[in-house]
Amino acid sequence: MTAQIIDGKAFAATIRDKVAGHVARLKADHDIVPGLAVVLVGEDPASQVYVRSKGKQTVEVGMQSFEHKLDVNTSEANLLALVERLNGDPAVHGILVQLPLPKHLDEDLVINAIDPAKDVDGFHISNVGLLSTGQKSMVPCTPLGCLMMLRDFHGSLSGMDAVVIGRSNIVGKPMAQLLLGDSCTVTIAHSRTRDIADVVRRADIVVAAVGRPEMVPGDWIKPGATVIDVGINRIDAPEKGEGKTRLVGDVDFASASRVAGAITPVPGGVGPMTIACLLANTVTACCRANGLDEPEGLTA
Ligand SMILES: Nc1nc(=O)c2c([nH]1)NC[C@@H]1CN(c3ccc(C(=O)N[C@@H](CCC(=O)O)C(=O)O)cc3)C=[N+]21
Repeated sequence: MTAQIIDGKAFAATIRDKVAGHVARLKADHDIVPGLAVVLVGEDPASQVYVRSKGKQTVEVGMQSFEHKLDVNTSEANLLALVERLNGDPAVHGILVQLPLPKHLDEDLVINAIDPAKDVDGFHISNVGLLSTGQKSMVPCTPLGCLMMLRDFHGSLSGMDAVVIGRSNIVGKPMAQLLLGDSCTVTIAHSRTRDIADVVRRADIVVAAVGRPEMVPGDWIKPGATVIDVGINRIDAPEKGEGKTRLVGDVDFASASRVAGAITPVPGGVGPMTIACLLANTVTACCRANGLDEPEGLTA
């Protein structure tokens, strides 16, 4: 059996089209332009690439993009002052502080300083609590993108066995909440899980979000299961030439795609959906801020 490939890149393009449509309507009917502020501290090359890509796509769907770059040695007070300013700026509907932050900055403190209504990452404790109690919230972009792909592929997820591998606040935990919200039976597996292969083998849906290259082999996958690979790991690729690298997921794609019913590739799977959902969350935040109906199909 060869798994069907879930094309996150193509799906993300359809999400961006929907977002662009809503942005155009907000402009035409209400003269409102949604704005997204991205804050980058330091000069990590990978982070710079992501931030540039976010800014470009934000503009492409017709929204305003505000980029704030702070020195790697910036003080916590300085960063908090910027967040406060963005909280009070009516042109800014979404705020994203790129993680990870340099060690001397307290990530929890900074994230929780963001106005929850502008927290398009969905990382503020208020949004975490709202999501876990099934109330309207801002939903973290990566899990939201995964949920959209799963719903698109399966229709209803009700009653399915889902195993999330990884327990991060950014992906694993909110992913589990979303799957529970769609009536899956959810297990969160992690580095201390006993007999993890057997646990994963029970799953109709596997979401791998650990950040370890190709750690999930095909023989952990139940035949026909749907595999969502959140990992984005850059590894050496000497076969491409000296010093070359390539991206791989947390799943061993070659073996897993022979067993799974459907699988997301890396690159071109979850990654593009994450950015598309960031844009979707920004439109949603903008509509809520203005007391307007929010777009359908772009939230959980
Ligand atoms: N506050 C915060 N929110 C984030 O959402 C956030 C963050 N910090 N810090 C860094 C991670 C990483 N991240 C990615 C988004 C898209 C791709 C993506 O589009 N990847 C492409 C490939 C990109 C490439 O070729 O390098 C793909 O998978 O096809 C990757 C990574 C968002 N992050």
